[in-house]
Amino acid sequence: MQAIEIQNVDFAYGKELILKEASAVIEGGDFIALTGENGTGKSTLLRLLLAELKPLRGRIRLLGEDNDKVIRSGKVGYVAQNGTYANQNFPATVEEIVTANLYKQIGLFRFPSKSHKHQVYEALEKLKMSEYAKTLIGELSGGQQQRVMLARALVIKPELLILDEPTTGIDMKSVRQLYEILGELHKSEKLTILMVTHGHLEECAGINRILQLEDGKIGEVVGNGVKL
Ligand SMILES: Nc1ncnc2c1ncn2[C@@H]1O[C@H](COP(=O)(O)OP(=O)(O)OP(=O)(O)O)[C@@H](O)[C@H]1O
Repeated sequence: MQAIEIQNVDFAYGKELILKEASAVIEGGDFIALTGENGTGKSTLLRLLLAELKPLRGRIRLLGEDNDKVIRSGKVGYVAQNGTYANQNFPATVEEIVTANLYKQIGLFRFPSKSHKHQVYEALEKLKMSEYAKTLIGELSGGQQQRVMLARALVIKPELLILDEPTTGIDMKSVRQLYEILGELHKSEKLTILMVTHGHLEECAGINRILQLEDGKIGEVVGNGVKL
């Protein structure tokens, strides 16, 4: 099944179009890196996929359905740029942060059940972070915080995982660890992954296609060039 279909999408914040008839198809099971110069619109494209923004023209489908419907159903995991809690005295533990993403299942004013807790620890285990469950997020290193944010995205058991520059601000050892974990998840859980990233692609063995955003269009990196 096609995991992502972007069909002739135009988008502008003001007058100038950032995306111009942008199109791409990502198959289920793909592990895609999306690259492009600063300011070309990569984060904007992700916000369109996540139905936070609406295209001026064109259509976006995820997992075979209109994207806003799929987003509401919780089949898409998302790791935002710059781990939201980084460098803050955020008064929440790792366990609380991961559990918070289960709010749709738990209900806003109810307590997590045993099975919710099990889901949380399972996700933390995958990221080798369960021993830090009771630690405040602000006490962790950047790389560890990023693994917590990944566990948070995975706790809902998504079919599609979208990451916005997950390696920003973390050291090379943590970049390798993160890429290794993503490669394992892609293989063992058949997770479709779309990752916006600037560099170190050679460190990420699991990636099978590289897309590039250029002049408002999505091209494919083939060899040393980009095919639009
Ligand atoms: N909310 C907004 N309102 C107006 N313009 C915006 C808004 N968000 C982004 N832009 C502009 O849209 C363009 C694309 O921004 P976007 O953040 O999507 O690019 P990007 O490729 O993700 O950049 P980077 O690699 O630096 O993260 C930029 O010129 C940016 O200044």
